[in-house]
Parts: sequence; C-alpha cells; structure tokens
Amino acid sequence: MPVSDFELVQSWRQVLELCNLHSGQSVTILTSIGTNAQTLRCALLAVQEKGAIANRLDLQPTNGGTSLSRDPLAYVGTTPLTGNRAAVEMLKASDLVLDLMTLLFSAEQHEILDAGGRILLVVEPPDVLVRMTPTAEDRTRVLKNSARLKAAKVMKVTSAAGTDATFALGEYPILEEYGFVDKPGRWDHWPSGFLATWANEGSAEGKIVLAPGDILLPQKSYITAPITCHLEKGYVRAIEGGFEADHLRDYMESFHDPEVFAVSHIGWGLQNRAHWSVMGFYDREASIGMDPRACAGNFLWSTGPNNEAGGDRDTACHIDIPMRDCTVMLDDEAVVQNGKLVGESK
Ligand SMILES: O=c1ccc(O)c[nH]1
Repeated sequence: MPVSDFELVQSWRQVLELCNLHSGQSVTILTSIGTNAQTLRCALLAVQEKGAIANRLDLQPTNGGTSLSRDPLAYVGTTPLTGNRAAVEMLKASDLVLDLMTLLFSAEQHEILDAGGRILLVVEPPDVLVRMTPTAEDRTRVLKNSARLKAAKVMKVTSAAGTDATFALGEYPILEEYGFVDKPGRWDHWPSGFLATWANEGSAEGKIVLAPGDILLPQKSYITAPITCHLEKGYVRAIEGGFEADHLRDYMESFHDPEVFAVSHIGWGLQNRAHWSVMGFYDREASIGMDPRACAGNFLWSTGPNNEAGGDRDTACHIDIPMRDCTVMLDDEAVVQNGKLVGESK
C-alpha cells in the first residue's frame, strides 16, 4: 500500500547517509519513461537536504521493440548509455549516480565504476523501498557471509526435490548486495541483501530441479510443476517439464543465442525483510521481484551474462531463479539448510 513522501524521504535520508554523501558533492539521478515519480521527487528532496548538487539525466528508453518482456532486467547489456558519450561523461563526473531506470549488466556501467564512480539502482515500488530500507547491519551480514564465500572452493546445492549441482569457485569476484554504495567503484541495488558469484567457467555440473513455488524472473511466476535443468560444463543443456518448462525454453530460444543457456550468478538470500510470498500480491509489472531474489534462505541462481563479473559473455537474456528449500554447502559447511540460513549465515 502507498507510503507517504515523508516516509520515503526518511528512507532516502538513511540511504544517502549510508552512502557517505557529503554537502557539495554532485549526484546525478538517471531517469527514463518508467521512473517512479514519487521515488524521483523524494530523492531530489533528500539529496538537496544533504547539501549535495542534484542533477537529473533523463534518457530515452531502448530495447522496447526488441525485448519480449517489459521488465527492465529482462533484456540486459545494451542500455540508453550505449554509444551515448555525453551521458557517460556526465555520470563519470558525478560523485554518486542514482539509477532510477536500470543500467544493470552494461559495459558503460563498468566504465563509470572503474573511474571511481558509485551507482545505486533504485527501481522497486516506494512501499518495497521503505520496507527494505538498508541498514549497516545488512552490510555486516552480507560481508560476513562474503568472507566465507571468498574462501570456498566448491558450492554444492541439493534439495529434496532432486537438485544436486556443484560449482567450482574462485575465478570470479563476489557480488555483495547490501543496498547502498559506501565507497568508490561500488554498484549496489536498494533493496537487496544477498550474495552472488559466478561459477568457474565450464564448472557448473549436475541437476537443478525446480519445485512448485520456485520462482522465475522476469516471468514473475511461481512454478506449479517440476522443471528439471540439466547442467553440464557450465551450461543448461536441457530443460525438462511441462508447460512452464516449454514457456521458459521458448522465451530463451527466442534470443537465438546459445549463450543464454550459460549458468550466470549463483548465491543465496540474506534479507529477513524480504519475503517469498510478496510477489503473489503485486501485479507482474509493478515490481522487478527483489523480494524473491533477496529473501533469507533462498538459493538464487541465474542464466546468461557474466560481463557483470568481468567475463565476456554479454548475452541479453538474463533469467533469475530463486528457489526454496535448498541446502547450499560451501566446501563442507552449510550456509543454507533446507531453505533456512544456518549458523554464522544468519
Ligand atoms: O540486484 C540484482 C538484480 C538482478 C540480478 O540478476 C542481480 N542483482
């Protein structure tokens, strides 16, 4: 249900504080046609209240005539910054970029970050933003678990439904999402609260069995019948099941790019204020589904690009698949047991 401008300004105030935004610094707020007006209005107020310079850069939408889904995370890689030198230069010159349109997985994003920029993605509805306003405690929990993931050589995921998959680790960096950008070079997403990394190239092996209730994004669907994904040498080699498996496969095949079947990031949710049930209460296009991505105890895996992690796979098709009731082992230590955070992970 709606939140007031006062509540959302309060949340922005907390986020900008956690981002170490200082008076006199320059902030560029990236907007486009889909930007939420209340989120923008409250961001402008909170930035100026901090004594920072609030610029707005409104970009034209792209991919609308190509993407089969209208979800901003469904079609990644080319963005309104692609080939847009003037815009990239303005963002590189900014101390903080608030992305209210979605740049995820773009080469230009890396250029901005590599130049010491900071980018915070903020596109969920205002009520979701307020409910999951990030805290320093979120950062503590994500970083504590990140240290464990950094030290691990193998991730093994199993479930009663039949999942039994292994991923070698170490080649790629860790994606630590705790909802704010407290130091130069960082990208993050408010709301979030989860960890991810990429399996070593070609190492994803085994079987992932999606059970009823597991979620497909950007489809925004809770599946109702099992879907079995066979992994071999880092790719999903077969997707078996009923209608929902056909629908997923049909969508992925529409890109005519074999790279869409590559396994992308793998990790687990750490956000106790995110809930598996939330997606069922929102219209499909009202949210990008950060509750399922971040809810504590999920196993989140994905298919498609790895350019986010410095790889060269930049396929446009990105599917995120949050699963319940999995057990996630790092070497021989469980961080998630049957869908619940265990031990130090909490
Ligand atoms: O915050 C996000 C959202 C989507 C994704 O694939 C990764 N991180």
